[in-house]
Amino acid sequence: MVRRDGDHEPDQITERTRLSPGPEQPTLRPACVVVIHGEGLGRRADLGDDPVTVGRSRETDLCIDHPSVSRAHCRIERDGDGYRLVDLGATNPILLNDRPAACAPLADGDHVTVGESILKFIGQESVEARYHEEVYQLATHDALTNLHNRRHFVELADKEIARALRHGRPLTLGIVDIDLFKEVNDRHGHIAGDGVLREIGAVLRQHLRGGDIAARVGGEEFAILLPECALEPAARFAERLRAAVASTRFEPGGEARRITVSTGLAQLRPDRDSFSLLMRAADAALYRAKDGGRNRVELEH
Ligand SMILES: Nc1nc2c(ncn2[C@@H]2O[C@H](COP(=O)(O)OP(=O)(O)OP(=O)(O)O)[C@@H](O)[C@H]2O)c(=O)[nH]1
Repeated sequence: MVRRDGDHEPDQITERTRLSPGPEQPTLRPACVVVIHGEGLGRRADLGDDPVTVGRSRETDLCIDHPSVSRAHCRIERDGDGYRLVDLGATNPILLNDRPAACAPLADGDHVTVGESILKFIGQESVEARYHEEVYQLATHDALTNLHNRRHFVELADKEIARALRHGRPLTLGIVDIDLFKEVNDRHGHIAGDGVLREIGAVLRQHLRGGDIAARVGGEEFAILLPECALEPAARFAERLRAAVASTRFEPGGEARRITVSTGLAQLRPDRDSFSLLMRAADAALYRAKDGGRNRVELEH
């Protein structure tokens, strides 16, 4: 029973028994633009009162890192109750539903061509927004841990590596592998093992700072990408993570068990300037961590 001041006099209040929660209330969804073709596929920007810029520069709100897209390509801004599209002088001018449009109002379902990518404008409350959100989530995340999946991690890592090289910034990649996980599965079963994977994913997520990227890249293997982070601070981060996992109380199949992780770290450098080279170096460090007794962090040589 809920009573607000001034609602009713006490003798007028009646008790109501709620038999079911009733139909789910639709949540009001903001209008948005979603990349439905080309570079940035699935990426979305919600639209509110502030203008949203689209372009190649990472300073834009919706970044499409492709040479066909200008650094600041177009803007979507409030126009009365709706939104309008404004070309910002892009080298490849924007097209609205395949026609040039320097400045035009947007209607639900409109297609905006930005370089070689196509964006779709989805008006407020459209059920399509939720659909796109779910498809994007499914395509880019691991269902068990809700961290990024391997494919999306590689895509994000490629961009971060390019950015770090361009600006001469540090970046470190880590591979975090659960120790003796086979024993967990063999003793407690695969479903209990899945529970452990989910919990380790949660510990990882708790330790990330904004900008860090974590993924499940293999069965019992996770990867972390730490932009703006050199090897030593990355090692301190990995050590905190190691200690956090080691002190977590896991109970697969109801039986308390200590579970640990080993981590290999490698920093980006001129002779190690691609995702595969970084992974190879981090993997070699991980191998040494396993070889050295597990539950430890090792750095690349
Ligand atoms: N429950 C569960 N287990 C998985 C999943 N993917 C891989 N595994 C298991 O992870 C285990 C990995 O075992 P190994 O590669 O031998 O390594 P390990 O036992 O962790 O030993 P070290 O890595 O040497 O410390 C195997 O038993 C796989 O079946 C998964 O999605 N769920």
